[in-house]
Amino acid sequence: MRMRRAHSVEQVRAAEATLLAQLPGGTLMQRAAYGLSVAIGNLIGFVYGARVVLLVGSGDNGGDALYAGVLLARRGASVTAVLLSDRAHAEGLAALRRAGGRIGAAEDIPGADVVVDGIVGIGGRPGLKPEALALVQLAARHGVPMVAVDVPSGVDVDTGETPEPHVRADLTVTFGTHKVCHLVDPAAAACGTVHLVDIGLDLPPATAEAFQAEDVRSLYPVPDGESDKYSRGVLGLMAGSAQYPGAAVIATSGALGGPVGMIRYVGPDSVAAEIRAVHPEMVHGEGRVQAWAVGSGLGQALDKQAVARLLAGPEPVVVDADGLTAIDGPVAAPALLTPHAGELARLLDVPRAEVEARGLEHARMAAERFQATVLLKGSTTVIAAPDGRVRVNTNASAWLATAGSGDVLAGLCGSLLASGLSPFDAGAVGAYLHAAAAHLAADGAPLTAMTLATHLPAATRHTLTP
Ligand SMILES: NC(=O)C1=CN([C@@H]2O[C@H](COP(=O)(O)OP(=O)(O)OC[C@H]3O[C@@H](n4cnc5c(N)ncnc54)[C@H](OP(=O)(O)O)[C@@H]3O)[C@@H](O)[C@H]2O)[C@@H](O)CC1
Ligand SMILES: Nc1ncnc2c1ncn2[C@@H]1O[C@H](COP(=O)(O)OP(=O)(O)O)[C@@H](O)[C@H]1O
Ligand SMILES: [K+]
Repeated sequence: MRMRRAHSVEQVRAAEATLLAQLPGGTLMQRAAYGLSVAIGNLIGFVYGARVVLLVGSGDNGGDALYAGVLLARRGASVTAVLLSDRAHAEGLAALRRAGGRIGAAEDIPGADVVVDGIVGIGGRPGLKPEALALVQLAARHGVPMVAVDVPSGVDVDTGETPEPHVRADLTVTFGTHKVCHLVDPAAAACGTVHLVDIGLDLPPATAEAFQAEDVRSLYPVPDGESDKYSRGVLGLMAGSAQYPGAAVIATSGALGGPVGMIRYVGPDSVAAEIRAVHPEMVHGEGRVQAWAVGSGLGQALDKQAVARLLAGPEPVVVDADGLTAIDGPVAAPALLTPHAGELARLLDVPRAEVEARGLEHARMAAERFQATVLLKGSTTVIAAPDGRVRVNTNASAWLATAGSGDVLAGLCGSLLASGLSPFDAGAVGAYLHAAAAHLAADGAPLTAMTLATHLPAATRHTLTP
């Protein structure tokens, strides 16, 4: 599968307008409704005799729900529409009545096999009105599966933010392209499985992209017959301290699980000894490198001037953890900054809760301010380039939330940078493989940072083998 691309509401509206001008009226909605009805049938596993409740708002999102209801009613489902507005899609409503559907109310929800959220789509503002919220909560209380039409109503479609109450879906069926809310948390977590129905939109370059295995395959630096350890890339690592020696060991493991040919560690003898005990192939001391990874576990040993020298270039650099505190303006070196929400909050001098609620916005802001690619870690990882491009990684495992897993990522991204990828590509490939390794390592149970790192080669093998 290739890159998942998300477009803004404005881009979708423009593409829709072009197509609407060329097609007979109602064609797009019929395409959407057909895909929606098939996906609903697949989710619940049967259609004949199924009890389907449609929550119908005032716009075309409700229209999609009504026409999907028509198709399901024709296949023998018992379809009930709960109208949340007196302006529900008139033709859709008439068609549902002709197909044998009826107007219902809240009482229909507890016994339903599925509830379809056609409250609002891309025309919606964040939040749900009290009446809609009550119906959505009723369905959740009774464990009725919820299918969102286009987007879970109430989320912020273009940012993935959820400042107000919203629908939590088991399945979201979207049309033409993904929207940002399908890829970026917290909204992405409210989508459940996302199913894309092609309706023939001709779209411009995406607002945000999510890598799939094929994208990683096309970028990963696989050595060839001419390669040697230097041409594969040498990574300089400035990490760990007497306080946190483990961070240097773990970052080295992450780097060696990537494509780099050699690691040079720059730091105290005591830490070097700890790394060597696990990775005897590590070389201790300065020398030529193709990229740097700096910051993980430096703690109080942080030498801001040494970090500042690396930030001045010319080698590309991954800046993690304590290393981030040395940044106070645009970074001259090609750089990949890897903060979590707390670290990004400190960098931007805003409360952490704001970064958590509006991750995409803050990652973009920092990328522009520091002229560096910013990889914001979290349940969704957002990677923002200074030129405005955005990628997100959505395939992570919550088992990754364990001490040291960020050090693995910093080492891996450094390794990718040293082997020639740009900071933006290194961030996207690194986040993807880090998450893939987590799935292999965890396999439904806890993992440690070291087991995560040791699963990087297997994750890479799975990803690179079509
Ligand atoms: N684009 C495409 O290519 C295709 C689009 N298609 C479909 O059309 C959908 C977009 O339809 P749309 O433009 O009619 O808007 P929609 O989301 O139904 O909202 C309508 C109205 O709801 C209201 N409202 C707003 N916020 C609210 C809230 N929180 N709570 C309650 N009400 C709220 C507000 O009205 P107001 O309250 O301002 O009067 C607003 O005008 C799209 O998501 C997809 O499903 C497909 O058919 C095929 C191709
Ligand atoms: N709930 C979660 N779901 C998926 N991934 C997560 C979750 N929480 C954290 N992660 C990932 O785990 C890693 C944690 O990194 P970090 O916060 O730097 O931890 P540490 O400093 O202990 O190494 C990041 O890659 C982050 O994206
Ligand atoms: K919806």
